[in-house]
Amino acid sequence: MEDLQSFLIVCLSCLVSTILVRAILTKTRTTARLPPSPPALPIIGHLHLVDRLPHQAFHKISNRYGPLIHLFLGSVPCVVVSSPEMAKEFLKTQETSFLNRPNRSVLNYLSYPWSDFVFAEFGPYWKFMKKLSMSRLLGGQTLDQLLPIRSDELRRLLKLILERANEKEAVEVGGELTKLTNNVFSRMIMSKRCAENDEEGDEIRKAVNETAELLGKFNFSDYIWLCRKLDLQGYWKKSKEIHEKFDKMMEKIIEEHQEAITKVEEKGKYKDVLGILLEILEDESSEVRLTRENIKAFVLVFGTDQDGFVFSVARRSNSDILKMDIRNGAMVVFTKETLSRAGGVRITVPAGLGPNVCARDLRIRMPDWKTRSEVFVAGTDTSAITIEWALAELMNHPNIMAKAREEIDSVVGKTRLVEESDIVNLPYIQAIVTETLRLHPAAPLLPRESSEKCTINGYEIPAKTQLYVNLWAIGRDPKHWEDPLEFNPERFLSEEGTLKNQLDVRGQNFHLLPFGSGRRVCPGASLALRFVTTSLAAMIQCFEWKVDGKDGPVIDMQEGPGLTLPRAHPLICVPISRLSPLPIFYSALDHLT
Ligand code: HEM
Repeated sequence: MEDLQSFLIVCLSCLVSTILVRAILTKTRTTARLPPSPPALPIIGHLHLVDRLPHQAFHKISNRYGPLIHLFLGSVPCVVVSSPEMAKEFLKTQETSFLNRPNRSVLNYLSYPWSDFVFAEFGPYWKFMKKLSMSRLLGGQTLDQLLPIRSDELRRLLKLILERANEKEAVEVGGELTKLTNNVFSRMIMSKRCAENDEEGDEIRKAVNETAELLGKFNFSDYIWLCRKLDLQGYWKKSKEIHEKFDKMMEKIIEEHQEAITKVEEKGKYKDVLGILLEILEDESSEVRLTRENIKAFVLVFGTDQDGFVFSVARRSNSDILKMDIRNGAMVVFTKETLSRAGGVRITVPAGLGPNVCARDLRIRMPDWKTRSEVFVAGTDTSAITIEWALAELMNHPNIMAKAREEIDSVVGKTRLVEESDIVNLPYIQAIVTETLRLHPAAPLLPRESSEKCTINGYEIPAKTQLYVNLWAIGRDPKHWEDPLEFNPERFLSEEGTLKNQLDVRGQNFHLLPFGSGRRVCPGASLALRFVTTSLAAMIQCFEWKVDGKDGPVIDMQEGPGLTLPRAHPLICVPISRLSPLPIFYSALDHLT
């Protein structure tokens, strides 16, 4: 009997411990369950599966493992999202956990305040920059004010194309479009064309393309722990070179402005932010003494503040919070830490000063603020690439090109050039741009990083996991798009030819997210849509485009590597002037040199 009792006790203990162990294991597995993942290799993780076009490589893996996958890029954990439903979970439901961007070591060499915005940690500095860019830099009023610049630069491009057409010469479309967008943004920011001649333009275009490419490259230093201090691929060296190019450009512009300030007859020539800042630089009684480096940074960051700005810095009692007061509105509050992290600001308060110390008593040094304009990359490359893809698609689809022209001819006519204000009346052209953004999103992978641990769809996503939303794959998802690989603008139009509601591309429809979504959505979307649509419309209004004098589907549509989505092969074609004797050019272009 005793034996039986002991036997039962042992059996019961075994059962209980088995249940307990199982329960613990199941719990551990549930809480630590990562999304599906292909087998990884030691050290490199899944890097061997990610080739020079990561969005395509991720798409292939997702086709096998599902719309949410977990990968190790070297030693860095990341998740890739490839369906609209999953994108909504990450970018909307759990948005607050994914407001940061992954760090890139090349940024330490390219590192400037503006890049600190695009890649900045979500916090006061980012909020300030976002507010400033949404309200001032890229807000509707500023865009309206700066319309003449866009219009003027577009006419310059058309004039150049016309000259090539008259000579029956080919145009490298992407190159000319990058020069156009460079000049537009540069003039919007500092009243200055950045490419006065071809050589200069080519230099800048190269630097812009290289920067986008560098930011999109898989850098071993970022992903392989053992290589974190080594520049094996030479990307850091290249970043420094690019920085120097941008810096040289800024120096040249500052010198011109300074020269104008010293000449009485040129006083007031530059009524732009740079001019005002240089006046502050010279003013010894100014509240804050600026350095040349500060100025280069400020111009590129706060560029289009046409009224100029004054800022004062004050210290609040018993805290190290600083206020930055921008004229005409924004009052911004930074902590010392945020500023230090954001731009290397060093602030020292002389001993013995009271709580309401005024700015001129503070010693403010921003020695590490260097210049470079991420805006050139964020804005110019993306816009130029989109126009180039759109034109390539139209050349491959002559019927769509013909319909687009018909629309422009009937709405705008042949005696004037299409303008931004015409866009609302050109639904077919708008649909073409949207269809281009669906198939060729200029930023194919939307990069974020988790700031805290969270659970999504039953999977655990640890803190500091990189997130890539594959916008390219989402735009081609057959569950949401009929004939997803077909270029078909009609999908966005109703039977009456008006735009369908689902046309919104600014983050409300998760199956079409070319500009991202939520708080970190692209602040340049309105500018891009206005500018891309009008430029494309003008290029098809004024010219026919041929490759080697031929029509037909001859344009190769392969993609090249980069943070943005460039074409693998440049689009080189011969323009043929459509409107003879080109009244729109004679009236609108004559004054241009
Ligand atoms: C066709 C043109 C463009 C496309 C497709 C595009 C796309 C994007 C995407 C996908 C993001 C990430 C959004 C997210 O994380 O949710 C982004 C961010 C950004 N874009 Fe654009 N963009 C374009 C044009 C522009 C222009 C013209 C500018 C400025 C002049 C600009 C400035 C920025 C900035 C500053 C950010 C970072 C915002 C932040 O982190 O808060 N973009 N863009």
